[in-house]
Amino acid sequence: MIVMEHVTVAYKQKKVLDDVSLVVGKGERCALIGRNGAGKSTLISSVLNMIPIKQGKISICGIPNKQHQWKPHVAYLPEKFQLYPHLTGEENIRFFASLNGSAVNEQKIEEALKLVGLWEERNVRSKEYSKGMLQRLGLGIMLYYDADLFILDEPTSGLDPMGRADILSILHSLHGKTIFLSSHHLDEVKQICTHIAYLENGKMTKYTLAEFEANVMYGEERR
Ligand SMILES: Nc1ncnc2c1ncn2[C@@H]1O[C@H](COP(=O)(O)OP(=O)(O)OP(=O)(O)O)[C@@H](O)[C@H]1O
Repeated sequence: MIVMEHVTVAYKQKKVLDDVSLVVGKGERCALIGRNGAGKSTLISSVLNMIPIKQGKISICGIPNKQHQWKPHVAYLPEKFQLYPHLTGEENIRFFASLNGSAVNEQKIEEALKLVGLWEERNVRSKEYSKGMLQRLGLGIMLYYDADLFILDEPTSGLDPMGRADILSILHSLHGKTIFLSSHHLDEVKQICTHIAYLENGKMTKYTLAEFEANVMYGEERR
């Protein structure tokens, strides 16, 4: 679903991604892990063609990311996203659902709200939602789009353990989706991910979860 080949990204002289190659296959739940400032957001932005790459190439669903045809296949939840505080949860989903120009599917809105556990609170203005509820609403908007590939930048950032568990359990319940998410929380991603893409000093290594636990995780925790 995502193929990065020898990608280098630099801000002025500072190389953040250095000859990074990565394949995220269909159906994988792959966590992008790295310390603060390792380049996780940079990598996600480069995949989505939001920042230029210096070298290499990237494709999504077999389509070069510089083209636009991959967009219907991808739902993206940025680390910081903007909802409309005066609209209710349901109205927010309806608003975002209307943006691609096609008729809004009320059944899908209901399904998305139920999946993220906000059906009861659908008529509450989102300014009254907790951080965890807002994050679930963001996820609900992604779910409405019914994309094949979900890309999430630190979806559990700033949430308490219960809020984090909610998000992870929703992601875990999605069958047949490919998920690529960045996180600081090794213990969390261990619960739901099949693969780990580990970014350190600009270099990428991809592991299965078992390989990561055997080779990296316990060493990391000892540091
Ligand atoms: N627009 C920018 N201009 C210059 N430097 C930048 C820019 N964006 C990010 N950087 C630098 O690139 C490096 C990687 O940043 P990035 O935000 O991609 O890391 P991250 O792994 O997502 O960090 P965090 O875990 O703290 O969110 C950091 O040193 C950051 O200061």
